[in-house]
This record gives sequence, C-alpha cells and structure tokens, in this order.
Amino acid sequence: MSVISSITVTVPATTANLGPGFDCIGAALTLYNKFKFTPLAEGGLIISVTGKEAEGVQTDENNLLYQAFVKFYQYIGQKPPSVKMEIDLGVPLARGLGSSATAIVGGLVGANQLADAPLSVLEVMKLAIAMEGHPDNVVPALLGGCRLAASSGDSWEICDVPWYGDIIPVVAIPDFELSTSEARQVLPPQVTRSDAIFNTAHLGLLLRGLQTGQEQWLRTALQDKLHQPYRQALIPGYDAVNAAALGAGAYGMVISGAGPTLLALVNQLQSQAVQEAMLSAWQSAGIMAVVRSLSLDNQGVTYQR
Ligand SMILES: Nc1ncnc2c1ncn2[C@@H]1O[C@H](COP(=O)(O)OP(=O)(O)O)[C@@H](O)[C@H]1O
Ligand SMILES: N[C@@H](CCOP(=O)(O)O)C(=O)O
Repeated sequence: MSVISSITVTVPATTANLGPGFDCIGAALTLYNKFKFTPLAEGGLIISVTGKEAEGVQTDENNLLYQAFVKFYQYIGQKPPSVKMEIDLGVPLARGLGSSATAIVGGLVGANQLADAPLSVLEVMKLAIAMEGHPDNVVPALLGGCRLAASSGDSWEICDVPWYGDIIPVVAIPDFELSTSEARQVLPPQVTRSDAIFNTAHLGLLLRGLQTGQEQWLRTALQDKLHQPYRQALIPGYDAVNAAALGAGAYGMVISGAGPTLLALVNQLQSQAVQEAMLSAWQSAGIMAVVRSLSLDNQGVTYQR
C-alpha cells in the first residue's frame, strides 16, 4: 500500500430537478467546495472550515463530510483512520446548490483515495445515492455535466444529457437558508395521473430543448407540477423574481434543487438583463441576494495528492 500524506478533493455545486426532472436530473456548476484529508498518526478527528458561512458547518463527528468518510470504511469493512479534514467552502449552504452532495461525494472519494481506491466510480456513486436518498445532485457532482439517472432494480442507468452551448445557467442565491428536508416535507405523498403525465411530457421536451437550444421547447419544458407548486410558498419573492426573469427574456425560471436559489436558463444576449432583473426583483421584495452567471462543470469530482 502506498503512503499518502494528504489528498485534496474538489467537488462542484449542482442544480437539481431543472423544473420537471424532480429527483432524476441535475447539472454540475462552476462553483466548488474543496476538501483536504490528512491521516493523523496521533489519532483523533480534526475538522476545520474556511470560507463564507464556515460557522454553519459542524466540526465534530456529526459533520456530513466525516459521516460519508466513515460510511466508506464501514462499507469496505475497515475501521476509519484518524484524519484531519480541512474544508474550504465555495458552495453556499442549504441554498439548493447541492452543498450536502459535495460533502457526501467529497467524503466518499477522499476516503476511497486514502484507502488506495478499492471502489470503482460506480460503486462510489451507488453509496453516494444511498446516502443522499436521490441521485440528481450527487451524480453530476461526481461525474460532471448534466446527468439523468434512472433506477433499474438495484442499479442505476446514468445518461449524459447533451447541453446546447448557448444555454447559460443564471443562479439567484438569496441570503436565507432552506434545508432540503424541510422542502421535501411540503410535498404530497401522492400525485394525480394528470400531473404525472404533465411531468413525463415536459421532462422529455426538456431533454430535447437542452440538446437543441430550441427556444419554444425550452420555454414550455421548464414547467413542473411535482414539486415547485408546493415549494414556492417557502421562497418569499418567488413570483416577482420569476416575472422579472421572464420579462427580461429568460427561457424560464425554476427552483434550483430544493431551493431557495432560483435558476434561470438564458441565452448569452439576455444574460446580463436577466441577472439585473432578478436581483432587483429580490431587492424590491426586501431580500438580499447574489446573482451569478455560471457554466456547466464537465469534470465532476477531481483530486490532487
Ligand atoms: N462542506 C460541507 N461539509 C460538511 N457538511 C456540509 C457541507 N456542506 C453542507 N453540509 C451539510 O449539508 C447541509 C445542507 O444540506 P441541504 O439541506 O441538503 O442543502 P443543500 O441544498 O445545500 O444540499 C448543511 O446544513 C450541512 O449540515
Ligand atoms: N431532488 C431533490 C434535490 C435536492 O437538491 P439540493 O441541492 O437542494 O440538495 C429535491 O428537490 O428535494
């Protein structure tokens, strides 16, 4: 076995659901968390966190990055080593940009590398999906790009979704948190057949719209009936920001992940106007926000020894 002094794992943020693809589609974005793992000869656990919102991350054994690290060693039947974990936060917490997915993927990949990579990427992916409970943020965080995940028995079919180059993701990130578990609690346990059909058709159209950039398809496709109607009430200013984004020429606006970040898909020409309109609408509703134009990350998780 080789001796590793430390390993740094970089994991991208994600935007899950993309409107009608609840719990099955997501894309990796150019915003990153970095996790450095150093084995400790003297024993114990040390967790340090830097970056904006660092005080929101636990620094004991309840830390999600550490829980994923431990999960990996349980899976391979070994005792987790003592470790120092240095977290550099670039992904805002509990905003619907997959911060929990970065911690789960980072912990599993960091542990796998420290242990000399006994698990394949697919095995790590299955563990990550099991920990997160749905695939749509951990899969693109791990593999990059836009990904559709479909379960097949106890395995997963993962499909790379082509993304037309001129479709730009603009994220409007408010200064309040909404935990994914809270945003899942408002969802009904059952949906009507007509709502299921609506989303099936719109997700199909979305895949073609993302691939071709066909404007009218994208405008129609971003609608959803499975989660957004129930979650909008948790996001003050939602209607105003949506109207502003559409008025400035966005193809559409959706809730990023479980929210509260709002994601507009735009073309290059409209990007600046949409960003300004979303920011101003949120400010008028009394909410501070950061609005950014991002790109798709096509690499997924990376690591350096
Ligand atoms: N870098 C991190 N290290 C450890 N835990 C993290 C990290 N980022 C997020 N978490 C945990 O995940 C929680 C947020 O998860 P969640 O509610 O699913 O929101 P998100 O939409 O950001 O994934 C945080 O409150 C924290 O407990
Ligand atoms: N499909 C999930 C996605 C949650 O993503 P996150 O980025 O908010 O963790 C959901 O909508 O609940």
